Amino acid sequence: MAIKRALVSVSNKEGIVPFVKALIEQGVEVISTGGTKSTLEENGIDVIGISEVTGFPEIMDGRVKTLHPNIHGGLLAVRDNEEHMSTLAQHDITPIDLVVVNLYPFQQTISKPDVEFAEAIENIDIGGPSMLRSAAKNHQSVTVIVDPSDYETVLSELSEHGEVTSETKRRLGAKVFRHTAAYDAVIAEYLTNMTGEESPESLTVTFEKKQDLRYGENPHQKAAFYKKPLGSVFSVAAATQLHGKELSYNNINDANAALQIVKEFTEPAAVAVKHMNPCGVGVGASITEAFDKAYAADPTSIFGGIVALNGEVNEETATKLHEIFLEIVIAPSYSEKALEILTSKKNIRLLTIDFSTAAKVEKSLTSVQGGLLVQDEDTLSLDEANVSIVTKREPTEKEWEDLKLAWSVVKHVKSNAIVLAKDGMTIGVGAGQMNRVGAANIAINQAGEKAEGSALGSDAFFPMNDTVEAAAKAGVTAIIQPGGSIRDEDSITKADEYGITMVFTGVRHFKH
Ligand SMILES: NC(=O)c1ncn([C@@H]2O[C@H](COP(=O)(O)O)[C@@H](O)[C@H]2O)c1NC=O
Repeated sequence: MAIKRALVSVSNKEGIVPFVKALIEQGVEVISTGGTKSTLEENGIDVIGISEVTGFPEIMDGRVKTLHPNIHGGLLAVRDNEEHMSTLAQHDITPIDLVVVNLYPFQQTISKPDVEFAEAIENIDIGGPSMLRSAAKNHQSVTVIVDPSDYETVLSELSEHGEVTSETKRRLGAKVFRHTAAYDAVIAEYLTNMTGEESPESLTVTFEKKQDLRYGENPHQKAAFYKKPLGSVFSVAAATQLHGKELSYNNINDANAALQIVKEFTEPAAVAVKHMNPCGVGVGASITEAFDKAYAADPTSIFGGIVALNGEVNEETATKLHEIFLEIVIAPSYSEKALEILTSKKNIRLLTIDFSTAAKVEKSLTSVQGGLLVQDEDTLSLDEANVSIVTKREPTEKEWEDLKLAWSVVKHVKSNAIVLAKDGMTIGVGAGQMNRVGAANIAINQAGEKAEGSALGSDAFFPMNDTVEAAAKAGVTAIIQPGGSIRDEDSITKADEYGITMVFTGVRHFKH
């Protein structure tokens, strides 16, 4: 079916002039709304004004301009339905075969700092999505373009076949419904955030494709990376890659885990992650010292890992990072010399990230077969005023420091989780075990002799006193755990027996 009449109404005017020129050269009659018409006329293109078609002026600051039966009748009439076509004739409505519309920039508007509510509301497009949806519903007859990158395809099909193919019309129609659904999802999120409704009856989230990935968790799995349109700046999705190979699916997951851990710390900190668990965390007076500790925590596991640091990477740290094989380094910035050193390896991925928004929280979404689990992020930090020391002995100042580190890290280790910490670094991490003492044994084993005088953090309570026993035998002197087991007394007695100090936080940090 040839295109005889088109309606063009665009906010993003990129590419519209040459496109409409080409349509007119092919004999297409073009109708246009106010601003679009002015742009075209300024470029020497004569078009039919929308009011000539509707017989009505554009009113209420453009709130109503194309919402008219002369437009929607022309878009929705099924061309091989005799009744539809005679209705058009009866009301003197001309069919519209091509709709070119892109919408008021709602997302860009609300992304501006200090945007006024009234401005946001005025940027909710009503007439545009209505035309897009009418045309997309009737895509067997009508061609609909919402994305300027499709102008070229339509023009080349028109010049090649004299019409747009059915496949293209269907593809463009589907694209429109994705586009209007995403557009509405952003509006819904903006208004829902204002009303503060928790867990509404339906969740309309939308994501934009950031990149196709070479593969998923394994090479036989197809994958892509999508980002939230209004998402957090402190995220892998918003990070800038300065150097190295494209991020892989597993890289993104691991980098995300590293970021969640490093944001726990205000002092210089370095976090090494393998398979989404921290293998080494160090804090110190400088980034170099923090990294030295993160490395010393587990020099074996860091190989092929991801390192996140919360301060600028300087030459000294870069030299050390350069000596080991790492997949990714993430930091707020790199000194010039550091970049020179690190970029001498072709493949290492270097990312920068804006730490100023690290405190911003988002809901966490986890997909399960057939559904989605939504929860608040686990942002609870240790509330020192509300812990209880349940043993006879209180922690020393040094033990407190180690306990705090163990607690900050164990929260990010897959459950059941046990972390041993000493002197500003982790020395043993037991992750993802099906029983708690199993996780403790792994952490203790890894720490070896270093366990002497260390602190142990547990993400959940001790169901029995066996973890305390194992810790005591390894030389652990301080324990931090939520408490709350019916057998807490057994663990407390055991700790007292060995002169261990034990702190109950009253807070559990499972991570599955
Ligand atoms: N109100 C209407 O009937 C209406 N019809 C089209 N629009 C939008 O107006 C914009 C184009 O306006 P102009 O051509 O005046 O610059 C497009 O983004 C289009 O989606 C409308 N605006 C908002 O709803």
